[in-house]
Amino acid sequence: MLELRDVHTHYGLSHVLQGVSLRVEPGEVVGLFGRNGVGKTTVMKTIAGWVAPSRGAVLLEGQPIGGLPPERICRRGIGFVPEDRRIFPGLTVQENLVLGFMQSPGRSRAEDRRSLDAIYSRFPRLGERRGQMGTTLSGGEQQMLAMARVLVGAPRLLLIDEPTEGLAPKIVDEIFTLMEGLRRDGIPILLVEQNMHRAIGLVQRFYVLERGAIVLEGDGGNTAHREALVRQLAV
Ligand SMILES: Nc1ncnc2c1ncn2[C@@H]1O[C@H](COP(=O)(O)OP(=O)(O)OP(=O)(O)O)[C@@H](O)[C@H]1O
Repeated sequence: MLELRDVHTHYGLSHVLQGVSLRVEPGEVVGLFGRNGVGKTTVMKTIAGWVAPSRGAVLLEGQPIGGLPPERICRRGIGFVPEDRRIFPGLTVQENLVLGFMQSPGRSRAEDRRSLDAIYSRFPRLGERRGQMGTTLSGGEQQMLAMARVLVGAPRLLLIDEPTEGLAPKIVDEIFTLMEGLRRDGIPILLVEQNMHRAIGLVQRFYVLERGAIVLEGDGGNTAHREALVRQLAV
């Protein structure tokens, strides 16, 4: 469904991604692990169009999308939940969600209504707080809002960057429960998550990134692969 082939990305002269190849198949949740600063967020931003690859191919269902602007990539069905959440100040929860619709123009009001209802049933707390300013929500609720805002656009694939960073354990549980729900619904996800021990129980496959390149690949359900992952990140 999504494939990166030998992707290189630079920030100016800094050569951050140095030949990343990975894939996400339909219905698959794939983890991207690695230490701080190895380029995980840059992988996400390169797929989402926030930065352009300097070499290599980014393919969505076989079609090249590398270097397209973010809004076109979004319209192709890739939803990006960035690490910093980007809740719009001065807008309520519902207004933040309605902005998510703008990524899929041409839908009817009835479709938008159904989509909002579906979101509020998946995220009941957002439904209760729909009239509250988005930026006044707790960190965990803001993370949920960031995820919900992308989901209203009915993405075919989700990129989720560090969704539990800085959140209390109870909220981390809730975010993982939500992601398990998304996995059950068959929404493919590429997930960057520092909480590797937790994430390994969610992902079907994983990659480890080191200094801008993939150094390990494995199955989340395979004990030997999981041990290799722990060893790799402990070095
Ligand atoms: N806009 C930018 N301009 C220049 N360098 C950048 C920029 N963004 C990131 N970098 C650098 O690129 C490298 C990879 O950063 P990136 O954020 O992709 O790593 P990461 O693995 O996601 O790290 P973290 O776990 O800390 O979020 C780092 O050395 C970082 O300092």
